[in-house]
Amino acid sequence: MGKDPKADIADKLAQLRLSFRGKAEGELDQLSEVASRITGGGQEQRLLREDVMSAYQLLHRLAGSAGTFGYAALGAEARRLEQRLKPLVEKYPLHDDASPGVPSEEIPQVIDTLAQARQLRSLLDETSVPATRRTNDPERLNDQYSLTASDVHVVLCGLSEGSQVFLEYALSNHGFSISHQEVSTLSFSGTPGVTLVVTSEDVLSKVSAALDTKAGNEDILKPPLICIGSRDDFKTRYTLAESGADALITEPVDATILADNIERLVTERSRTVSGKILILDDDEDLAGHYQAVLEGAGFVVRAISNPETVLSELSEFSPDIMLLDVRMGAYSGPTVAKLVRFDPEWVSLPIIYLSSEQDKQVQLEAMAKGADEFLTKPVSDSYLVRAAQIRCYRARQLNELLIRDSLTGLLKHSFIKHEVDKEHARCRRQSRSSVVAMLDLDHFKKVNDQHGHRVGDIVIKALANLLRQRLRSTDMIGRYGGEEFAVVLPECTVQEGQSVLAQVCKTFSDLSFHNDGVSLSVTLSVGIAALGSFESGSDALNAADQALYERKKAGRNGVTIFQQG
Ligand SMILES: Nc1nc2c(ncn2[C@@H]2O[C@H](COP(=O)(O)OP(=O)(O)OP(=O)(O)O)[C@@H](O)[C@H]2O)c(=O)[nH]1
Repeated sequence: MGKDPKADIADKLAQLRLSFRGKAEGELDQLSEVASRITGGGQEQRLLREDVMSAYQLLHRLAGSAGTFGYAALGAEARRLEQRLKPLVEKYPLHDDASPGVPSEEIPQVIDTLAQARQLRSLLDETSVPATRRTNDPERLNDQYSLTASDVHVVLCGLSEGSQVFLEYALSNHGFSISHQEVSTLSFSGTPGVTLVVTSEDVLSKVSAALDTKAGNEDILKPPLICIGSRDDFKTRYTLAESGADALITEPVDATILADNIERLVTERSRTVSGKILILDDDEDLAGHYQAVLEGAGFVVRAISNPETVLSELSEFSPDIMLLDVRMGAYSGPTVAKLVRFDPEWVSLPIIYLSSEQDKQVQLEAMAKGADEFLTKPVSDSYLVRAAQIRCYRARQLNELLIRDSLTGLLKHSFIKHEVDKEHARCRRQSRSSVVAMLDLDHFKKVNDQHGHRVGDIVIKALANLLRQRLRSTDMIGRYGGEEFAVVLPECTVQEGQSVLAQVCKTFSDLSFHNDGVSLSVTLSVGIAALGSFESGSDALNAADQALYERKKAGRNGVTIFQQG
């Protein structure tokens, strides 16, 4: 049996801390040697300049990294001493042989600073518990952030009995798992997947406060809160938003609109938490630490230490964001950011600097060269995760706008066609069986004509949500045309595909939509074909379309498999 990934991350973090400690001991030895040489006096000016510079750099590195590995006191003290040497390093161009170098009246201050630096060693033993212990724990990070959109649990809380019964029935039809809870004993930890709470406006602030307390105490994310209310105007919305609501559904509740809001909040939350991150930092331990923490939070991470490989890594890994160190030996992070932006593909790649640089002016200049944010080392694990989540979320949102249909959130026509072609190629290469399906709403023109376009849109969204709920995360779903959808089911026989989609047809026909006191239901026709049996993806799509046409002729509401004629 493979090792538990959480334990793996914990082991990795512990090893990195050990490695940091070993290196820090070596660096403190170097600092001591520098201190002895300068204190001994009589140094040639060039050597003195080099020694002051290397003491400054050693302190700078410790200041930026110690806190990350749990040595917060060491990091803070190194930062204080680094700041004492900084004016000297800046005032006299210590790299420049022509400069007069460190004047003798400054030497006592250097000696005093380095004498204090000798005390840093004791701080290596003083603390070994990371300051951000709670969120540093990969188990907790996993609990908080590794969410799957397919596992949605809805808690009904503080609703009237009638609403509860109605919502339980209607939402379970949409595939959600439901429970009832009292405001006073509200509990959501330990539930796998995503939890959402649906409550009424009367108890909203109480429920929100209870969730805040619970989330704070247990260091977990507060679940999204949906309010069922009687009015919808600016003032009502403002009050509800202020009291903690994430969405408002007005009575009488349309279960499809509620399900759509649940879907939106779940998708938002799960998108916030995932993404691909490239880390470029020449300090391999630090990069390894960031990698372990971010992986523990559900990101896919690649860490590299050589700036020269950045372009090939970018095109191979295709990250959502990049974390970039500012100083990497002979290379500067801001210049690397600039050269990355030469390539149109990476113009909008979010870049976040991770640096020990505290000077706001320097940070601003670095950002002007092409970064979006500046995190000052040491960065707490929780802050790093949050910053990465926000940036990844925005990057993904932009990407989503490009590839996804705005009404349903499904892949747009050309992107689902591309997925069909890709899966067709895989079927041919690996001789695996996969299925392509075309789905079309029945008599949809009538729905629009009799109930209006708004209701028509709700029906289209309901089908999109149902497909997301019922299909696997590896299946691909697209809006092929107005009321026509295309689906790719990888590694699936036509019989299995028929059975899954017949279930979808059945569930969809059981959904009931409400409009002005009138309820309606809509059915769905599906045609499917085995992808690998055709010369191309387009041929397979045409075959599925033909099967769909046969289904329409045979009475709609069901699935027909393509038969070679
Ligand atoms: N509300 C809404 N309607 C749409 C959208 N896109 C397409 N439609 C409507 O979908 C209807 C499709 O009608 P038809 O192609 O005649 O087919 P149908 O009425 O579903 O009949 P069958 O497919 O034969 O069962 C048209 O009235 C379109 O206006 C959309 O985004 N929203």
